[in-house]
Amino acid sequence: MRPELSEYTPIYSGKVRELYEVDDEHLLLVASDRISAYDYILDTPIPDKGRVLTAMSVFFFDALGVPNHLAGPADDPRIPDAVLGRALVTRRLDMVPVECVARGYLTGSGLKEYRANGEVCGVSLPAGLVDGSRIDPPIFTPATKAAVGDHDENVSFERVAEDVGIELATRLRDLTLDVYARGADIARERGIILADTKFEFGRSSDGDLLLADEVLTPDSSRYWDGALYAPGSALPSFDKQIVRDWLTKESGWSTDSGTPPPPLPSDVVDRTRARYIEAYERISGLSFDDWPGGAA
Ligand SMILES: C[C@H](c1ccccc1)n1cc(-c2ncnc(N)c2C#N)cn1
Repeated sequence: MRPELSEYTPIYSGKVRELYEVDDEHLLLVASDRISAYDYILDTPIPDKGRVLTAMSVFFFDALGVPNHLAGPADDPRIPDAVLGRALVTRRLDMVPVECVARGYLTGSGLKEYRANGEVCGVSLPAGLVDGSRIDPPIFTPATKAAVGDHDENVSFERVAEDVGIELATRLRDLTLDVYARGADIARERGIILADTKFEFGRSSDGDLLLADEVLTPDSSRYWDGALYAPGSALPSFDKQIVRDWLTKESGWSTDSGTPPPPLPSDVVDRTRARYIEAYERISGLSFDDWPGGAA
């Protein structure tokens, strides 16, 4: 008999995820089916998005072989039926207040910084790079956690060292770049580009530094279809481009309208769900049909 979600104390509610207290030592990380686009949480959920992203985290936690915060399997008996398949039991850690970002390609906020001053988070890059240019070797571009609704602030390695000490900053950088490289290799072998990603780390009561949060999901990473990739041209998001294109090209809504996006039509929802499942099955080599939870 599984517990009810209402038996757990909610301790954090984010745009697309929630965190609950299971007991003194354990948390429940819950991924919702909510999807964000253009800094809005859309009214229309994507069925199974939470389960697919949870499945991707579990695949990578296993494939990467890095010490992490997972405290049980995807069907752990402490997981309520209502969130089975889109929730994980984890160890409660003392989280390191740094968004540990690795970039193997130049885009987004990194590109904006580069265009302004030729560097990203204090790391100088060669001249002449464009949107989507490869950054080789990949770089550590940390950020401080923003308040809910704000964007994280990119900071230098030196700033991280000031905040958490040079030893831990160095470990965070090395771990971030190592885990990114492993994830990028796995994705690349399946024809998918992992352009960048964000990790979070925490310390256990034993003092161990563990990989936490979600790992290498489309919500914490930029994934591009390798077959469509060309630096300097459009870089469609593997998972969100269908939604973005419908919103900006077909719905009549515009990003500068100052109004929330309209609800999504069912075909956009269905195609987006299929893209998330495709990303998981291509990268993991596993069938999503075998993942716990879902329609009874
Ligand atoms: C923002 C993020 C979050 C993730 C998932 C859902 C809602 C929020 N978060 C994670 C912790 C956290 N705290 C203590 N121990 C842990 N193992 C974790 C983790 N992961 C704190 N914040």
